[in-house]
Amino acid sequence: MTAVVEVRDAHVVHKARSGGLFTRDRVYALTGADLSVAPGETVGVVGESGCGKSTLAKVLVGIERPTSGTVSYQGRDLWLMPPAERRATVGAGTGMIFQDPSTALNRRLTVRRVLRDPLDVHGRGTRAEREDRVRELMSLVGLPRALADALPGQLSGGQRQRVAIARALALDPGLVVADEPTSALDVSVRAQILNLLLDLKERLGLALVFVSHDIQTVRRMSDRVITMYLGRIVEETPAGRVTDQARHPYTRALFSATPGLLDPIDPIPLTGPVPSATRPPSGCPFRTRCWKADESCADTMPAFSAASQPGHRYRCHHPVEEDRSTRDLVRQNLPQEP
Ligand SMILES: Nc1ncnc2c1ncn2[C@@H]1O[C@H](COP(=O)(O)OP(=O)(O)OP(=O)(O)O)[C@@H](O)[C@H]1O
Repeated sequence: MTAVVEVRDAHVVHKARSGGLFTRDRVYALTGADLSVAPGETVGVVGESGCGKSTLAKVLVGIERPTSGTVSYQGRDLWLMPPAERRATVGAGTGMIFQDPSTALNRRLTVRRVLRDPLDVHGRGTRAEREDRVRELMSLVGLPRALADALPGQLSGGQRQRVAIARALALDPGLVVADEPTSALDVSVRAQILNLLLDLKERLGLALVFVSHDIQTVRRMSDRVITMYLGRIVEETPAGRVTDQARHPYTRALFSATPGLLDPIDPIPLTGPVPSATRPPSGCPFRTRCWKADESCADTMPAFSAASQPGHRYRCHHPVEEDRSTRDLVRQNLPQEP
C-alpha cells in the first residue's frame, strides 16, 4: 500500500538562536529521520521537550523543508515539485492542528470564513457548495450552526479547537498532523477533543500523526508509537507493546514515569539533563543518561534492529530484554546495571 507520506533520512539543522547573529553554532533538530505513514493509521510521537517532535510534524506537512533527505507524498518527492504544485499538494493532502487554537485562528475571521477560506483558495465547488461544505464541517466536529458568524474570541477553548480541526479537514486530506492538540485546553474538554479526533479518524479513514507529551494519551490514540530522543527516532513500537515490551531503555524510562500506566512503581530514573541539541553526544545520544551504556555506545549510533513483532524496531546496542516487564526492571535496582 502506498504511504500517505514517507520521510527518508531527513535532517533539519538550524542556526542556534542563543548564539547571536553571527554564530556558527547549529541546532540538530532532526537527524536521519525515517518514517512512513500508511492510510488510516495513527502514529503517536513521544519524547521530552526539544527532542524534535514538532520539527518532524512540520516536515511531514511540508511547513519545514529538511536540510537534507526526502519527503514523499503518494510516492512523489514534495521538494522536487514546482512550488505551486507543492502548495496545492500539501494544502489539499494534509491538515495540521496546532497546540493553541487561540493563536492558530485569525481573530478577525468568523467561523464561516475560517472554514470557507481553504475551499475558496483551492477553488472547491460553487459558492453554494462551499457554503454547504462549511455547514457539513461544523456538524462533523459538533459545532452548532448558530456559531457560524461568531469570531474566535466569542468561542470557548474547546470550540476554537473544534474550528481548527474542521479547518484541517476542509479539503478532505488523507493525512492530519496534530501537534499537542489538547495541551492548551482545560482538562475538562481535553477528553472531548481526543474522542472527537478518534471518531473522525474512524469515520473518515484518516492517517493521523499525533504528537504529545501526554504518553498515556498517545498510547490510547495510536496504532504505533515513535520515540524520539535529541532529534532522532530511537524506537517504533506497536502501541500495545510500548509499556512493557519496548526494547529501547529510553522508551521504558518514559513510559515507566507515566502515572496510571504502571502504578504503583517508582519510575525508571532518567539521570542528568538532556544534552544540548547543539552538541549532541557522539554515538548513541541517550548514552549519557542510560543505565545500560558502555564504551561501544560512544562510538556509533546503532542501526535499527527488528524486534520479534512486525512493526517494532529500535536503535540500541544494549536493548532491554523483550520478556522483562518494566516493573521488574525497576525492582532490580535498574541504575546499577550493567
Ligand atoms: N527555528 C529554529 N531555530 C533554532 N532552533 C530551533 C528552531 N526550531 C526548533 N529549534 C530547536 O530544535 C530542537 C527541536 O525543537 P522542536 O520544537 O522540534 O522540539 P519538540 O520536541 O517539539 O519540543 P516541545 O515538546 O517543547 O515542543 C530544539 O532544541 C529547539 O530549540
